[in-house]
Amino acid sequence: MNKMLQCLPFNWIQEIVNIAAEWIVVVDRDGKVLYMNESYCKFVDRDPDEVIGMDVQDVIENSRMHFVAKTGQAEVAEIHPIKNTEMVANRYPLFIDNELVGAVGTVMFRNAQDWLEYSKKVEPLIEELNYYKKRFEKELVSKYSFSQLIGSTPSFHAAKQLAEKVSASSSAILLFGESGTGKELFAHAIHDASPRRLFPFVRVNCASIPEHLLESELFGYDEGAFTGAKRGGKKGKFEIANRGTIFLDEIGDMSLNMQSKLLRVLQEKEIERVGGNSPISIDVRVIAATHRNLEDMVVLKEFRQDLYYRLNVIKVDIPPLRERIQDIPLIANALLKKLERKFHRHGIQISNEVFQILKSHHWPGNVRELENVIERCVNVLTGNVITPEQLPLYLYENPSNKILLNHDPSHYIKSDLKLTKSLKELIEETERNAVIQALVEANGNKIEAAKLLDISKSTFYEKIKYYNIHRNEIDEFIKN
Ligand SMILES: Nc1ncnc2c1ncn2[C@@H]1O[C@H](COP(=O)(O)OP(=O)(O)OP(=O)(O)O)[C@@H](O)[C@H]1O
Repeated sequence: MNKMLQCLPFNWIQEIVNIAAEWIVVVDRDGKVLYMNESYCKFVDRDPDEVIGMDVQDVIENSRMHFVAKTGQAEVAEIHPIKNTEMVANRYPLFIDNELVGAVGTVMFRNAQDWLEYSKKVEPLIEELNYYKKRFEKELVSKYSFSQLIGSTPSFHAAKQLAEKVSASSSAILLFGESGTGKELFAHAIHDASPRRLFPFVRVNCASIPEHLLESELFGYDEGAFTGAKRGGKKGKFEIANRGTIFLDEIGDMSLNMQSKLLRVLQEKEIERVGGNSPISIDVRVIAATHRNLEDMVVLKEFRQDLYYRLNVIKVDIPPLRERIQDIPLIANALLKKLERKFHRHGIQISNEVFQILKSHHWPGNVRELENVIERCVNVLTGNVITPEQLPLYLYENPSNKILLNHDPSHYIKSDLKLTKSLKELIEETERNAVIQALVEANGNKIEAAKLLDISKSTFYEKIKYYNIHRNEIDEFIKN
């Protein structure tokens, strides 16, 4: 026996037991009462001396102490109906020198009132917990599944099928597509279809977080890491996403310095908080997305080749909307349904004329742009059918749309359009000319030319490569 306990007078020990467990009963292996404190005896209207040696079931109504003394299995926080009330009881097997000798029972709450008092204190904590749970569910779970990815064009269908197929694995995925093509939607759907779906989905927009904050945002920091660091430190997105998925959006905008740090994390599968000195193991699936041509960026030394290979294990190419014109009615109707719910409307239809206009636009903003157009239409619509009048002017007044609307041949003749070319060809021709003109104006200086067109250096290089524009072609123009 503990020496310290031996020093205590017996009546002290008795009182301490009474305080520690307001009501307590001890039985032997046969369920006979060995000890029951005064207050418990009082509650069951028995004399303490009288109960010793009695079967516990004869002393305490609905007792299960004799079971616990036999099975050795504890029963914790069990509701115990007694004397027209319900108390909450704990029953523990009593092992002495590894041998089951009986059981000890205590009462946590003696009646509903006790429980009520306690729950009053617990209630705000539960409420707070629910609040965080809801926030967690809202922010850290996938919001879309594959069934919400609309489109049946072969190229889109192939992208969707590939993404669905690789959902179950833990390999890195690179989503490539123009802005608004649905890269984030794909990332959500992949997480939702993966075994990680019960764990967090964490999105990080690498382009929107300032370079000096990105490291602590991704990997967290320890207390005192820098001035203004929170007490106790802060978890980074990788730690939050543990066992789940991290979606690194706009990965092409990450600085080379951060790319090295990210590569290390992907290789080592552990992170180190800023200001911390012990690595933390993490199990996170990475989905990265970009609208930029990473292969070209690698050539230009703007993106690390080793990181590119790490992220590019599975590449999913999401086609732009202009390359899947056949999907427009399907997507437009699905978006319309979504917006009807948002604006509490129903029965809205899109006229055929509008579908024609939508199909003829080149959609630089892709599905996001289409969503905005439909939302505008729903907002300004008074009846139930969307007609060209509700479309934004830039679509309505687009010369190519006017041709579709206005079948007067004189209008066609007045317009500059040559219908021998497709819309895509016309756009590309204009874009190529703009790149050449910018280069001529900037005297061949590519950085200056990119500035003139208000696009990034790497996008400008992509265009030069895409349109096969050669230095001597520009020199010719400059000379003239
Ligand atoms: N196939 C689709 N079916 C239905 N809705 C879509 C589809 N693709 C995109 N959307 C919708 O278009 C909008 C833009 O999609 P999302 O944000 O996923 O694009 P993104 O490629 O990630 O864009 P960014 O690169 O600008 O971040 C979202 O509101 C999304 O719901």
